[in-house]
Amino acid sequence: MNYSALVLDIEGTVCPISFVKDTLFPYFVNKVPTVVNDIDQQNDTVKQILCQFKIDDKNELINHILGLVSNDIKDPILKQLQGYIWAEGYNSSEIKAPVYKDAIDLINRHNNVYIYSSGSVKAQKLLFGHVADTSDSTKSIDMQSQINGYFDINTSGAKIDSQSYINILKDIKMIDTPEKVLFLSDNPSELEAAKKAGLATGLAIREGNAVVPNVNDYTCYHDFTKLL
Ligand SMILES: CSCCC(=O)C(=O)COP(=O)(O)O
Ligand SMILES: [Mg+2]
Repeated sequence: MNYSALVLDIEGTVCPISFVKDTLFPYFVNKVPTVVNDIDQQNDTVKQILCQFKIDDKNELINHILGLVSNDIKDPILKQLQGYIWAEGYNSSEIKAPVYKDAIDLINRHNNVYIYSSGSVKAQKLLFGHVADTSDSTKSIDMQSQINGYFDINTSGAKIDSQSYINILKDIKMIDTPEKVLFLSDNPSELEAAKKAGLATGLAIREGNAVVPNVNDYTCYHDFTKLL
C-alpha cells in the first residue's frame, strides 16, 4: 500500500524508550528544583508555564512536577515545560536523539511525514533538530526539513482519543481519505484510537517496549526497512 501520509509516534517507535526514561527525564528532573526556586530568573514563557500549575509553594510545586514525571503522566503543562528545559541540553550538545537508522531512512524516503507525540511540539522539533549522527558521535543531524508537521496533546488532544486523529486528519487535509494515512506507534491503545478514526495502523516492536499480549491483532514492524 502506498500511503499518502505517515504519522509517527516518537518514544518506542522512532527512538528507544530508554532514551526518554534514562536521558530526557533524568535531565529534566535534575533541573526542576533550580528552575522552580529561581523562577524570577526564567524567561517569560517558562514563568507562564509554571504559573499554569497554580501551586504557589515552591517545594510543593517541585514535588508535584517530579511526581508527574515519575508516574509518566502525560500532563500538557508538564510536557510544555519539558520542551523548554530540554532545549538547554540539546543546544549544548549534551543531548542527542538516537533515532533508529530505519526510522531515519523511512522519514527520508517519504515526502509527507508528520509526528504525533505526547512530547510537546517544541520537544519534538528539538529532537529532530538534534539526531545523533551514528558515523560521528560528536555530530548531530538536523532532520526538521524532512518533517511536514508536528502534533502533540496540546494541539490535537490525547493520543488514546480517536477525535485527536480526526483533528490531525483535518489539519493535514486527509479527512476524506483516512485509510491513506499510516499511523505507527508502540502503544496499542493509540493504534485502536487511530483505527477508529479510519487510519491505517502499524505496531512498532522495539527492544525495551512493553509486551503487547494480543500482538497478532496488529500489523507489526520490528523495523521500517520493508515499509513502503
Ligand atoms: C518529544 S520526545 C519526549 C517524549 C515524551 O515526553 C513522551 O511522553 C513520549 O511520548 P510518545 O507519545 O512519543 O510515546
Ligand atoms: Mg510511544
